[in-house]
Amino acid sequence: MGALDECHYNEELENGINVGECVELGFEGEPETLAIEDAVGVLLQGLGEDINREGLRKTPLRVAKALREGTRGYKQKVNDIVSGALFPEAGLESKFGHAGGAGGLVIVRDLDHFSYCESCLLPFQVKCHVGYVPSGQRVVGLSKLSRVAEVFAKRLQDPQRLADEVCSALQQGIKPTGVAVVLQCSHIHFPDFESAIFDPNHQGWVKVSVMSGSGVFCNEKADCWTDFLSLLRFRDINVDDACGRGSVNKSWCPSQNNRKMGASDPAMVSAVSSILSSLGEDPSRKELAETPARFVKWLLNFKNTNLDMKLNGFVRSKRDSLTPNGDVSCNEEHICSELNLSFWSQCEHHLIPFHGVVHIGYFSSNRINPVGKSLLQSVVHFYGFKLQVQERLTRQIAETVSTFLGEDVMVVVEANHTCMISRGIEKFGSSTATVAVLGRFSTDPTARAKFLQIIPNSS
Ligand SMILES: Nc1nc2c(ncn2[C@@H]2O[C@H](COP(=O)(O)OP(=O)(O)OP(=O)(O)O)[C@@H](O)[C@H]2O)c(=O)[nH]1
Ligand SMILES: [Zn+2]
Repeated sequence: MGALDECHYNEELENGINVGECVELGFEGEPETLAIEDAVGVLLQGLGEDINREGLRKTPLRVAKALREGTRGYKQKVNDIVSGALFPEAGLESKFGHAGGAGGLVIVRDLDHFSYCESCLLPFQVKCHVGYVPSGQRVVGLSKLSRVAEVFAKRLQDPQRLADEVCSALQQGIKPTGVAVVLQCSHIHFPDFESAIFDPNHQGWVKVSVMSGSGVFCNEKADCWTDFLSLLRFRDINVDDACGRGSVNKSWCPSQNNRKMGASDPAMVSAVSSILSSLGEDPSRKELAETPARFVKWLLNFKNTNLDMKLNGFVRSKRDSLTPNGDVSCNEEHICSELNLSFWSQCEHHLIPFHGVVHIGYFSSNRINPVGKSLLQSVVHFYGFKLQVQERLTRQIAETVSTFLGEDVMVVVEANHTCMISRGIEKFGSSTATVAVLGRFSTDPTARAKFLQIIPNSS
């Protein structure tokens, strides 16, 4: 970048910051934001964290922003979205108003949204498919179907209620012959520390499909549903197992199945209740009654214990593998690797999960992993179950495993950051990879390249 460009860039940056600050300051000064910040401070202290450390100083504000942004639907009105966006559409036969004629169907598929689970406060992913049969008077702008879904997704939700609310709102807003909504929802299923160690096959997601219909879609056996579902199948979307209106998905949220609530920290629990109030929710509403305790229980998985890692304490199974799951020759020696070790962690900036896999490479003359795979997995979990940033996690794993795998170590961490997907920039499908290299891997590009070549063949 040349000097002139740089100057221009700085100017833009300053302008950006000025504009940003104007918007931010209003938000920052609002009582709801301040109350959430205070509550997040209580949560961080309950986790044994130093709230003044660099990485956490802005966390209360970031969390307040994320939560208020993520529940902004409470303040939005469907009529404001739909009323200006209805327009007549004439068919060839009649001079006015018949968009699709009888049985005509408009459907928009694969609308990606994020919502917050009312049972545990974790974000869940929603793939939304919406359809309607125009009433013969008017059609609605396609983008509005997604905008209306967003109004209800940006609240504390349950999948079936979300589908029902989107469906009713569109029915009232557009007044068509009927509305159909199908949601495919995925909820992250975080293990706790012990389950992560002892259950290597832990399933990371709970998925459910729900549907809701109004008008001609009220009857789930109606022909228009057959048409709608066929149009979904064009895109390989199969929702034969979808639950309908009125059905209850009691087991949807993994935290509801975990009956062992255990002792919780009362100050942290009341801090979460105050967050719910600040978001405009009623913490005494029956679905939210246990939410603060569930959230705190989950958060306490990431408590800063300040204990030295007791490697002796980690169990090594008798059948533990001492054979690396990847290896490649490099100048007469072998680069061995343990690939796809799962990790679960918590973003210290937004208190939202990130998770993924870790790949560890090291040199070994006899192609043996001297400590076994499960010990490496334990190290990964030890550093995962903390408030983290991915770069630090990668480095800490590399430094620790180098004490027993030798000084030449390379670690690659591949992660999905919920904070990049569910809020802010909302980059669906994005993923992040970080690398830490020690010893020969930091000076030998061939060694790095050889290790990186093993990884894609492994999964
Ligand atoms: N380097 C790094 N950044 C992270 C990690 N997790 C989250 N972040 C980023 O931390 C940054 C915090 O930026 P801020 O501008 O203070 O907070 P923010 O307003 O919530 O940022 P946006 O995400 O851009 O909305 C964001 O860019 C996040 O994407 C991580 O593991 N490593
Ligand atoms: Zn949940």
